[in-house]
Amino acid sequence: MIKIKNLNFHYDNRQVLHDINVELSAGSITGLIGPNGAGKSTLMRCMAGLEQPTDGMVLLNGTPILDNPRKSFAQLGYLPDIFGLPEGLTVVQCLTYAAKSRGLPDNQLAQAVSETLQLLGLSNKVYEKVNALSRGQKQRVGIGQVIVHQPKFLLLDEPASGLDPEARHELSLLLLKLKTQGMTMLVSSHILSELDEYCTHMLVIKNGQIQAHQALHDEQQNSHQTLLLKFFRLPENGINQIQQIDLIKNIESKPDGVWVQLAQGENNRVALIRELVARDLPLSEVQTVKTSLLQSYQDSLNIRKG
Ligand SMILES: Nc1ncnc2c1ncn2[C@@H]1O[C@H](COP(=O)(O)OP(=O)(O)OP(=O)(O)O)[C@@H](O)[C@H]1O
Repeated sequence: MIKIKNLNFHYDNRQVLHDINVELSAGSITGLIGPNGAGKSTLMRCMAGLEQPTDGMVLLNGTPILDNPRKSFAQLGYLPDIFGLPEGLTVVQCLTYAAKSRGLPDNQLAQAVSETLQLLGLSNKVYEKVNALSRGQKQRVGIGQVIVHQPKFLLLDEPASGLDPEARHELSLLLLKLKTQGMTMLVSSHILSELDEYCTHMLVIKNGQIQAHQALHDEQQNSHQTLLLKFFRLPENGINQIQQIDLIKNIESKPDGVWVQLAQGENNRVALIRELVARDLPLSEVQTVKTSLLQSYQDSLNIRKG
């Protein structure tokens, strides 16, 4: 688990992070979101042990990251938003060098490198010089360099930049795969639909302050659930009839069906379906509508404004 405790950070006299307190639970993927200049990269650099906070600290499984940097770095992978690859080295040399520098023992190097090449779809580029690779392929080598030592914690600063749509989708699948291996991840991006594909949590930062930190797609988080009801030929007074059901808090008729909001709970869904059937309405489908990350992000900013 990564914990950030009372962290403040200044560049010279300017404070850019204000009293950050956050805990990322083991095995979660957290999307780090916020406007340009909010402090996302700075926070990641602090979490990677590359910046010394003005005060406060970052703990990895209870140990302050800067107490034993070598041990911490062995457990961490950090991909900055802009990174360079050692020109002139081949892909396999790059990954071997990265694994060695993170303390992986010599007898584990070959296997770790070969697994990473496979995971990233780079097995056919093993002996190519990195400067001859495309932007997307370089990005993959960059990601490979920070996962080759199988860290427990992974910090990725805009990892999808420069990737084409297919490669972005592959990145989503890769992160989900790493999650199944137990990795805890923090990923920053401005493309919320992408984060929505794999994030379990979102962390919103603005002006160096945490605005929200919450689980996504978690029924327990919201007091209401949204359902999309589909009917086979709803009668003219159908919407009126549905409106009269006490359970319903909001109702909206859209081309794809009737959207309703009601209090959380499976029992309420069952009760609603009973009421609809009792009114002889030709219900053909009930879909649970998940709140998108974009919606949660906008809600978090509105809540702070309100
Ligand atoms: N090396 C630096 N020296 C001085 N100020 C800096 C430095 N790096 C960043 N800043 C300032 O710190 C603030 C936070 O920057 P940071 O790069 O962390 O934001 P960000 O949320 O990652 O932005 P973006 O989405 O644009 O990448 C900004 O106001 C920026 O100008």
